[in-house]
Amino acid sequence: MIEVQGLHKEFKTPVVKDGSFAGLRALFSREYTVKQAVQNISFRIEPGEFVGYIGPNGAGKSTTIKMLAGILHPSSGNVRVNGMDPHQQRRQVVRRLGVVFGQRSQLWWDLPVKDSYDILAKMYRVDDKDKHERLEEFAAILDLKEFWDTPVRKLSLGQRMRADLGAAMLHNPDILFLDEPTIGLDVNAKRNIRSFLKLLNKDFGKTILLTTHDMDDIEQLCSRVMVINHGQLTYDGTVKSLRENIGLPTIIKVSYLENIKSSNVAKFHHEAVKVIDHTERTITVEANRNRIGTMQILAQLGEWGELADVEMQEPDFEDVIHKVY
Ligand SMILES: Nc1ncnc2c1ncn2[C@@H]1O[C@H](COP(=O)(O)OP(=O)(O)OP(=O)(O)O)[C@@H](O)[C@H]1O
Repeated sequence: MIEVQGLHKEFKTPVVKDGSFAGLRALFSREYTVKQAVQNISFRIEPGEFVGYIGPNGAGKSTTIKMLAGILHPSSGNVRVNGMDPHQQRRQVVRRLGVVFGQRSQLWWDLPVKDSYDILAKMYRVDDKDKHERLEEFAAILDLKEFWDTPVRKLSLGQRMRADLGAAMLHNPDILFLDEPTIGLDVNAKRNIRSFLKLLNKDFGKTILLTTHDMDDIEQLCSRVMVINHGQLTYDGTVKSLRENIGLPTIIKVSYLENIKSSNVAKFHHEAVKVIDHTERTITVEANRNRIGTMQILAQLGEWGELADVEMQEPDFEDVIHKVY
C-alpha cells in the first residue's frame, strides 16, 4: 500500500547574475529562487490498483515518483510504501519496488542485456532458480530473447523499454512506479507494453502508478486517475467520472425508420441538448450529460418517430484532459 500525507517538495536554485564568473559566483550566492514542485499532496493507493498520474510538463509528477521511490527527500510531509519510509528504509523498500523511467535506462549501456540482468539479480539477491523462472515467464511475454546478447546501447527504443520492464520485474516487486514507459514508442511497441502492464496488474496483482502524456495509456489501463497541476493535486477519481464531470458534450446520432417532420426539429429547444445536424431520417445532437441522462434524450427524440439506430460518441479523452489542465 502507498500512503502520502501532506507531501511537499521545494527546490532552491541559486540566482545567476550577469557578469564575469557568474556561474561560479552563483555557487556562493545567498540568493535563491524557490520552486514549489509538489505542494501538500495526499493520497492512498491500495494493493492491486492501477493508477494514472497525469499533468502538464513541469507539474510535479516525476518529483512525486522520486519521493515515493526514496530517490528524493520530501521538504515536508509523509510517504509510506508498504508501511515503510522510502528514504530512510530505502533498502527494504526497493526490494518490494520496481521503478522504470522511460527517459533513462537502469541497464548498463555497454553490456549485453543478459549481463545487466545478472548484475541486477545479484544486487537484489535473487537466487538462480527464481531468476530462471522469472526470466522464462517474462522473457517470453516481452520477447527478450530476441536481443538477449545485444548491448543496451544498440537496442531500439521499444526493445530497450521491454528490457527495462523485464529488469524491473526481476526481483518480483509488488509495486511498480512507471514514469512515461511508452514515451517515443510506435503504435505496436505501445500496444506490447500496455498488454504487459495489463497482465502484471490483472494476473499478477501488481500495484502500478503510471505517469504518462499518452491519454490512451490512461484510458486503456487505469481505473483511477490523479491529476497534478502546478504541484497540486486537482483531481483524484475514476476516468469515467472525470470524463462525465468535465461537461464536454456527447454526440448522439439517431436514425429513424421513416422520415421525421422538420417542424418538430425546428421547434425543439432544450438547454442541455443542441441539434447540430439533421436529414430526413437522422438527427444529430450535442448533449451535456451532466444535465440530462441518455435515456431522457432518447425518450425525447423517440417522440418524433420509431428509432432505427443510435450512435453515441463520447468526448475525446484528450479534449477532456485539455480542459482539466
Ligand atoms: N532538481 C531540480 N532542481 C530544481 N528544480 C527542479 C528539479 N527537479 C524538478 N524541478 C522543477 O520542479 C518542477 C516539477 O518538475 P517535474 O520533473 O516533477 O515535472 P513533471 O510533471 O514530471 O514534468 P514532465 O511531464 O515535463 O516530465 C518543474 O518546474 C521543474 O523545473
